[in-house]
Amino acid sequence: MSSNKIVLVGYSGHGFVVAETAKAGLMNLQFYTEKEQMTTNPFGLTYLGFESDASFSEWDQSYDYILGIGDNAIRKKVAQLILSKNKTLLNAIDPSANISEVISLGQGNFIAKNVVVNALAAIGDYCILNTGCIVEHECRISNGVHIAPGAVLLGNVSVGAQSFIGANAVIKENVTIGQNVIIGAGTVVLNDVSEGSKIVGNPGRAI
Ligand SMILES: CC(=O)SCCNC(=O)CCNC(=O)[C@H](O)C(C)(C)COP(=O)(O)OP(=O)(O)OC[C@H]1O[C@@H](n2cnc3c(N)ncnc32)[C@H](O)[C@@H]1OP(=O)(O)O
Repeated sequence: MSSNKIVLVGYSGHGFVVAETAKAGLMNLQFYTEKEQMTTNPFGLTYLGFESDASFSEWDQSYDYILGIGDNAIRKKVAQLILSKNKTLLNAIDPSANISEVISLGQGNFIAKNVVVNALAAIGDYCILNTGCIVEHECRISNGVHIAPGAVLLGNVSVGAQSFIGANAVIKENVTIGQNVIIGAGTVVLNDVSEGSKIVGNPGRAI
């Protein structure tokens, strides 16, 4: 792994959790970017400015980046900005996560405490696998997806780009979820879900 110093992009709620994982994983996390300097700085990081400002002056430094942004759309935009600057987007993976050795994993992902990812799952770029979620065998998770805490994706589930799976949702095996879908907290999804839908309840219904 590169020994470059690491910048956390986004340092509030979700960013704090990512920072803790980075520290626990012995990543060389030193800096953060935000619109403004934070008054709360639990991990003693140094403020670099706002990466999305044209005046941001750190792109020439040999820093690598991790993403601390919870919102799917903003996270995608910032990830693409960082990649356009030819910088490296690292995965932040908590040491407590239990990840099969035979998965594929892109870049810029966050894998939180106590996540399980089983054999032959495929995870794209800049996803969040949040606290304690389970991604079963052969699941396919596209770019920019957020799997919220405690959600369970059973075997061979597919989740389209930028979709959000709410806390403690259960997605039945072999289900395909389209792009830009929102699945509510605690929802049980039994059937395929088309692009752009919002689904809640047990059994899941569109709202
Ligand atoms: C670390 C972290 O914190 S990560 C964040 C994790 N967060 C979550 O998992 C929360 C996910 N969000 C939800 O579940 C939300 O309720 C959403 C996005 C599904 C819906 O939000 P909104 O679009 O604002 O819907 P709204 O609150 O207006 O509810 C619309 C209807 O759906 C129902 N509904 C909303 N959410 C749910 C749900 N999760 N389960 C069952 N029914 C629901 C409401 O009761 C309401 O029903 P009604 O029309 O019969 O009164």
